[in-house]
Amino acid sequence: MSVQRLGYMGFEVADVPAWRAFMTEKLGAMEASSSENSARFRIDSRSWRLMVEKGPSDDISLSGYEVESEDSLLAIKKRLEAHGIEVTTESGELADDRGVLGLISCTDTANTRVEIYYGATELFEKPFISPTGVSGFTTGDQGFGHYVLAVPDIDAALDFYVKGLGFHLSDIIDWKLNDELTVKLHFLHCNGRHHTLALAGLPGAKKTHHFMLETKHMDDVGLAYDKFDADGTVVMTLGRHTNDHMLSFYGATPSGFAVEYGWGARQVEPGWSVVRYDKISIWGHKFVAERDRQVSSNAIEDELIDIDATLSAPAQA
Ligand SMILES: Cc1cccc(O)c1O
Ligand SMILES: [Fe+2]
Repeated sequence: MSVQRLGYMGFEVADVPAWRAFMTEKLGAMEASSSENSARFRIDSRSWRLMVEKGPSDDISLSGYEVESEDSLLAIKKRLEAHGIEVTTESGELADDRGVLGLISCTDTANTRVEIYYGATELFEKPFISPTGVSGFTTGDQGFGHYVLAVPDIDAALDFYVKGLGFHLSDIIDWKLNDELTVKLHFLHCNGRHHTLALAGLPGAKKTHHFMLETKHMDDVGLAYDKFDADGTVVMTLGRHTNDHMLSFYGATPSGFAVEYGWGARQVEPGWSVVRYDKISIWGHKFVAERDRQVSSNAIEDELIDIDATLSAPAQA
């Protein structure tokens, strides 16, 4: 018995209003609920997929994994306990808050809360309508999307997610960040999505490197890219990944980690063999330095103003 898919994610964020604007105006998610200190968002028929709650860490607060039934929930609880992982059966009150029928929780080896549930809430009677016109997000059997975590002890983390939760290794990328630092990224799948979670053995201030949402049409990605480019918040340019072949870009979130916005990934098929790569991308995905970000959008705007001024100047007599 293993987890079937990523159902939802939670983040602790310093600026809830900034995230409300970010999720709706940049990513095209639909606000499901909000208060002064929290908000939840929809990207499909589910009642919610991403939650932000006010707090200082600006980092992941929890991941929520789905299993198909109460029997499966009991089976995975037994599997985790047999692996020496302490599991809490959560109260009906918290299950109701998450909109699920049954809920257990544990903590991974980097002290990140992991919830496992069955019986999430579907809101077919309240269709998902993107405020920015996104055609739709690829979820369903593939779950919410994916995320990448930096962990202090990669072996312990792999043991928890592979031997504990039942993930399988898709592939490894030795990502050369510079002449001194190459990070080994481990990509893990629990369904057809090439990776739901990737782990990097990299002790750092933040656990979250990025989370990813996959859209149904390529133009969704381009239209979102223009929004991030317009205010100079593109972190990595458009590109196509070597392993899942996703066409995507990375943009800054209000919490200092990135969001990857992509389309067109390939899935892992039965008989998938583990391979390794030296590059994260076939092409693109170039880091946009802070300086360039500001210069590129300001410079282009200034130039357009100049052109406009020239064109509208009265013709010389
Ligand atoms: C860094 C990186 C490499 C390959 C696929 C990804 O989704 C990713 O974020
Ligand atoms: Fe990614």
